[in-house]
Amino acid sequence: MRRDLVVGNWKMKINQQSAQKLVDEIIAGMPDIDADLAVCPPYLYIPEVSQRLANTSIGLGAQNVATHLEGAYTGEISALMLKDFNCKYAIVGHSERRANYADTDVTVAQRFKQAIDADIIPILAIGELLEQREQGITFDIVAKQLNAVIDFAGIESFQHAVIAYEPVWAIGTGLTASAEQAQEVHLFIRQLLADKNQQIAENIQIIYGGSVKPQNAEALFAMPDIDGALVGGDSLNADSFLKIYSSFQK
Ligand SMILES: O=C(CO)COP(=O)(O)O
Repeated sequence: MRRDLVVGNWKMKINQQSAQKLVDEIIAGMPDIDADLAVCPPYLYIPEVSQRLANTSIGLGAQNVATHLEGAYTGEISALMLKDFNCKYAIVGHSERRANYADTDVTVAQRFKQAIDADIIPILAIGELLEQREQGITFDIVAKQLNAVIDFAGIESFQHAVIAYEPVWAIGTGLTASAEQAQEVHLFIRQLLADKNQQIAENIQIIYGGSVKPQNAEALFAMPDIDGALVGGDSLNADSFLKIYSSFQK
């Protein structure tokens, strides 16, 4: 049976002091629930958050990872560097990186593979733009983004991966996909994987992201193919974040 997972993506919305406070509040308020919890601070705060999370069950993740292992890549952070600080996860392919930093299906696949090779679980973010949903091509977009990674890294690598379905129009907008809208895409993703490997499809955690809040988490998590959430805004408040985490009913 799949474990549920809630991940906080702090984006570039925090400073050193608020990061310390937030992680301490999350640790102190963490309820005893049989599900996974993780936070993804900005790179600079990873060493400190890593120390604070030692001896807790809360996982640590990065918001991105370099396309290459080492070399002349000014400003980049490799998967092995993340491993040095006990990162369990790395988000790859977030729509903000696709839109603002020229991430493509190719570079996202490279990042995914770098994480896998370093024994870090990539959280592969995929999702359609509003106009693509309106054109009725949501499934095509999601399939294209996912297949690019499968073709590059191999279906077996998804044994140690998480997929985050994040419809771009729902990110930071207050618009959430309805639980039914999200479920429909999650099921599509699982079926696409099942066509290649049934067992991987059954075991992989597929989480939803886009304006997840304590008010909508329960309905989302009640869906059979939604295994948790990738939370932006509401992950910056320990109380809201832990309320979302406490919403698993399955
Ligand atoms: O992008 C997201 C998580 O990666 C979602 O952000 P919001 O929860 O702020 O919509």
